[in-house]
Amino acid sequence: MASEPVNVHEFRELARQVLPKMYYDFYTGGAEDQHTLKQNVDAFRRIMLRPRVLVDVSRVDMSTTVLGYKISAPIMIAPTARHQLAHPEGEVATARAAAACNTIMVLSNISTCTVEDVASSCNAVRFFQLYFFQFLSCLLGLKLSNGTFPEQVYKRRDISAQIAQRAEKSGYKAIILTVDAPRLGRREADIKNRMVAPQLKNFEGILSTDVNSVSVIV
Ligand SMILES: Cc1cc2nc3c(=O)[nH]c(=O)nc-3n(C[C@H](O)[C@H](O)[C@H](O)COP(=O)(O)O)c2cc1C
Repeated sequence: MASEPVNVHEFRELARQVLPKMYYDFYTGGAEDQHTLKQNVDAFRRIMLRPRVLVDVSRVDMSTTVLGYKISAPIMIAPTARHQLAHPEGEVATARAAAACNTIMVLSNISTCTVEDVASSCNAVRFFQLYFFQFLSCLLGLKLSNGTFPEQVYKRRDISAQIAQRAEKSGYKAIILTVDAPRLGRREADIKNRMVAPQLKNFEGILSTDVNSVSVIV
């Protein structure tokens, strides 16, 4: 791309040009026939902003509060996994960007930087995301096509508790609970690409993983 990207579509195109296909597909793809993904995009298109006219715009203030924390505009960073697939600095860089914009980043449970590294990267309000059901077996770099779902990981809520406690100790202000993902969607591009992702840092020392199995070592 000749010039700096100016909107999200141009960032997407830039990503397509520079990322390995497997990772680009991971970020951009949805599950099955991607109906939900398309509907989400359409839903955003249907939102209209109604401008108010003949009002004083010399000082525009879009700030608001979330759980009592002030942010510069009603825009936050949703939890998204594995930022290091896009850049070696991963979630640490995203956290700095959130801090610079004076907004809140929600760090994904399955981040590629640790909760502690992200917390110490800059001073900002941060939330931490947890899954209600642990389906880690699908997320820890397994071949997504095998569909295995080892019980011992699914049932180990103490693993979630450990990580939540680390987040609390590192100053995260809230736990965001994801309840709509009891297991991973059937992401066809990831299956075709035989998606393999790096070790998830928050689980180092807790879970050991390889391509075909997950074992709990605590
Ligand atoms: C690449 C990618 C990774 C994601 N990872 C997570 C995650 O780790 N945890 C989570 O709760 N949601 C995750 N999500 C879901 C997002 O937080 C968000 O709910 C979803 O993108 C819909 O929001 P949108 O309509 O603003 O895109 C992920 C979404 C994408 C696109």
